[in-house]
Amino acid sequence: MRPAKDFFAPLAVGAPAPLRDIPARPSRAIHFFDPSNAKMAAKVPQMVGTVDVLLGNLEDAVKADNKLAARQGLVDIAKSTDFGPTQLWTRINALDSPWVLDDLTTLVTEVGDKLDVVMVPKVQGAEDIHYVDRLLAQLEAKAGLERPILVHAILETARGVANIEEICGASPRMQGLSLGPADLAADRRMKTTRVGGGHPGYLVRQDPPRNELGVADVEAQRTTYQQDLWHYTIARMVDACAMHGIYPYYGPFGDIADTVACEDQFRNAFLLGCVGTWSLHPKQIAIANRVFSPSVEDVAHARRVVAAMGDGTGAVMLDGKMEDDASLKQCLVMVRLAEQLAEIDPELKAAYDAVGADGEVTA
Ligand SMILES: CC(C)(COP(=O)(O)OP(=O)(O)OC[C@H]1O[C@@H](n2cnc3c(N)ncnc32)[C@H](O)[C@@H]1OP(=O)(O)O)[C@@H](O)C(=O)NCCC(=O)NCCSC(=O)C[C@H](O)C(=O)O
Ligand SMILES: [Mg+2]
Repeated sequence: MRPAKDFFAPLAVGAPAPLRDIPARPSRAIHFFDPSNAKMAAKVPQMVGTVDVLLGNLEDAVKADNKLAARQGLVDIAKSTDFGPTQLWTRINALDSPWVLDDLTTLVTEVGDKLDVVMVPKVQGAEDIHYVDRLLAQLEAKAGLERPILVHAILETARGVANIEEICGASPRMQGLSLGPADLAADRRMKTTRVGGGHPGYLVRQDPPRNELGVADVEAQRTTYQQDLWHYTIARMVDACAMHGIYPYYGPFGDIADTVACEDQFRNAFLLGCVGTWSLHPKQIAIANRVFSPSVEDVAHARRVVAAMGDGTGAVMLDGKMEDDASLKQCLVMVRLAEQLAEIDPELKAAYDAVGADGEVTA
């Protein structure tokens, strides 16, 4: 166990000091691209500024024969692209794969100054984060980097979910968690074949009608309600991340054509506390940006509550509803997120600016 006094000490001589707080940088969409795919790679420069995070994926969905080309492709893209406000992340290969050591060694020494976050797949426990943590520190020192690269873990094994709190607290580099629903479903032996999203078989059914003797007619037509397969895991992620001051994300939604269900799944995650999601196809970026930005109506209401609550204590009535210290805190979450997003998104800034500090829409 690392004692508290050593938690923020660099893990290699010459490595940058770990951050005390993980910055809340907007990351509504983490857009995946395969750097070995020439068509996708060519689109990266024009996507800068349209998406919060561009992620060069080296793991699953990159063919085994293309692993080296993907790694080199990401180095080339990182060197030749000015990312401006857009963050550059990578997803490295799994820690038990033959590629991961060279992924980290090459990327950190060649383009470590451009990399914000390393996403680690199939994290099982704190030991996986400790391994990456030390290696990153050694490589950062070797490369002379001045700021630490952060680490993001994908939850995609039952063991990872069981160890969720220790994973979040394993290193000051921990930036956040994503759900990996496809690998997680397989590891749990869930009987689904989809990449994220719901399933029509996972439902609850309305109670049966009863006759005057109280006998239930179970054959009667009844409404069913589809449930969310991922609610439990996302809720655990949100709590573990909030406790450790890091950020939870939904993961992939594989039915690219079903933009409506994709938006629903993203919105559930947003409402529950996630700050962003993955985008697998360019058309999912707009969905994520829309869903993970508070609506103008919500920002207007939140600002009205802040204005009405004065010094922040006591209770007031607004539109027939009670507001108090606790609802004020909820509203401040909304207002602060709107402020952060307005800094990087001119369209949102204009929309939010039309709402005055008192919550009244002025334009
Ligand atoms: C899903 C795709 C295979 C679809 O690709 P494609 O059939 O080529 O789609 P389109 O014809 O509609 O594409 C139109 C043009 O857009 C380009 N394109 C497509 N996707 C991207 C992208 N992600 N980034 C940039 N550009 C993209 C196409 O090249 C077309 O270009 P052009 O012909 O010039 O007009 C494909 O989208 C894809 O491979 N997406 C990424 C998949 C991925 O990263 N998967 C891994 C993450 S999910 C996962 O790992 C599971 C998780 O770990 C878990 O366990 O749950
Ligand atoms: Mg996976």
